Amino acid sequence: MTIDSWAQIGSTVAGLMFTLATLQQFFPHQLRVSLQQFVLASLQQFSFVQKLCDKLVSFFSPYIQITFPEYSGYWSNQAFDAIETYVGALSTTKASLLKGSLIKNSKALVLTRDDRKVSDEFDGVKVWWVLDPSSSSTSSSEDKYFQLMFHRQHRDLITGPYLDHVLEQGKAIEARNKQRRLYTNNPSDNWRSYKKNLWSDIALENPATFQTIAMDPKKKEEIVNDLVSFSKGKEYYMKLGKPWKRGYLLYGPPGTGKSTMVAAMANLLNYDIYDLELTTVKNNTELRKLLTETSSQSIIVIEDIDCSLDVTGERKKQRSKPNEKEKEKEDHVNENTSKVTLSGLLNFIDGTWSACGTGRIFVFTTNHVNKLDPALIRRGRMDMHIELSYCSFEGFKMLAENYLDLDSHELFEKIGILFKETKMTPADVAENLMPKREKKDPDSCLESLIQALEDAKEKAKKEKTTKIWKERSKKPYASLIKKRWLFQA
Ligand SMILES: Nc1ncnc2c1ncn2[C@@H]1O[C@H](COP(=O)(O)OP(=O)(O)OP(=O)(O)O)[C@@H](O)[C@H]1O
Ligand SMILES: [Mg+2]
Repeated sequence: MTIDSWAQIGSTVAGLMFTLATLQQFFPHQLRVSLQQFVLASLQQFSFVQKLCDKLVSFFSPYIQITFPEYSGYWSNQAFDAIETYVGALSTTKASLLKGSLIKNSKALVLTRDDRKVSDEFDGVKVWWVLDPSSSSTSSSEDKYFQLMFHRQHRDLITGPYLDHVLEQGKAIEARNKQRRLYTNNPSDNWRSYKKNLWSDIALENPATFQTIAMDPKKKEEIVNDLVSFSKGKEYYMKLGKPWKRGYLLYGPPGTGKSTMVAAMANLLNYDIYDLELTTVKNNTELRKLLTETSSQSIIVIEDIDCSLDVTGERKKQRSKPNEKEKEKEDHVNENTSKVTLSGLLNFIDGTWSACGTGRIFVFTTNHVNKLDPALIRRGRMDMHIELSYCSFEGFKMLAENYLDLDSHELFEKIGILFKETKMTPADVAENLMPKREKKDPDSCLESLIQALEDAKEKAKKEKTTKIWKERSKKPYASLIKKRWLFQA
């Protein structure tokens, strides 16, 4: 007898009991009381008989059942969540009964099957998933569980590779549906002991992708490959005995796309971003606490690292003794600024604590790479150094395609010459290419860019002349030469 047959018998008996209980209101009081006692006793006996039969069936049945409860003790069972996602997604395209939900942290409406029993096939072997037959959508969530049924002869295949496949796929679907979050650290005065609110978060809505970043295509491909192989390299790192983490240093002038690239990294790998504001972290202990509260497979970014901390190479040089006034000013600043030290930060990146969560990416951005202490950016800590620089003609073409859907234009030649003669950041180029009116007008956008490039060229020329004059006038004999020249004239 199959499990389905038992379920049918159960529902028939329950139906009979219910009918009897409804009819009893038409009977005299005495008869009603006896009937109620009879119904209760029968139900109790039935559940006992059913349990006994279940045991007998499972003893003789060729099928094996595995149960996955939603909670294991006080903790939610992560296997249940992954299974729920996997089973829900099983052939949603074929099913006629679907359920749509917009759950917390999901970026779009998620469609899942609404069947209670779903079959699946793995390596030609059929299995069945049943959401706890006795629970209903109104019952308390603690009661929920999934049952997996399969034939005894496939025990090894199903309990091994199949379940691994289910968990892996379920987690991958969860990650795909998850809305990425952008976290920022709260000042420690606002941390409450009963609630872990070290970080505040909002949905990460930045749509930046590597396709829209203007930079050398070869370099871009190298970065994308590096990121993807890192994200898939868990086993490889384990084999090497190295913590699964990687550091990227992004440097270059303002407006060259450093922050944009961080968002593109998160969008590529589906990782959350933790934007760490170091100046509000009081000391190394707080820094460590913040680290332990970040999730695995996330990006921890420290923007403008040179401004956040005294991490310049100059830090060890002896300074002249400050006078009283300077000392007072310094004390006041010290009271309010971070006491995070360089060694604290190095520990944060590659100390034992950083290995507590895995798959972490550390990103530092700076406008002044030369000011940073070499220890902070050495390979192994910041594994990849990425320079983002002024826009090249190739970069401009990428931006023109993104902003104006243009891959060629008669003004491109003139723009190409101007890019050889002057420098402009991708942010400025993008600003000029942005259509000023509702309707895209490529001609006026390109002309405005040409004007901006010519202005920048003129400005650079003037600055160069002023600089030369300043340097010349600094030389002690400059005025002498000038006088002699006047005298000769
Ligand atoms: N390489 C680029 N490709 C495409 N767009 C870019 C690029 N660089 C900058 N932009 C545009 O300019 C804007 C500012 O760029 P972003 O904030 O990433 O610069 P940044 O290098 O982080 O500057 P800062 O050093 O001041 O923080 C972005 O919104 C983006 O639209
Ligand atoms: Mg930035």
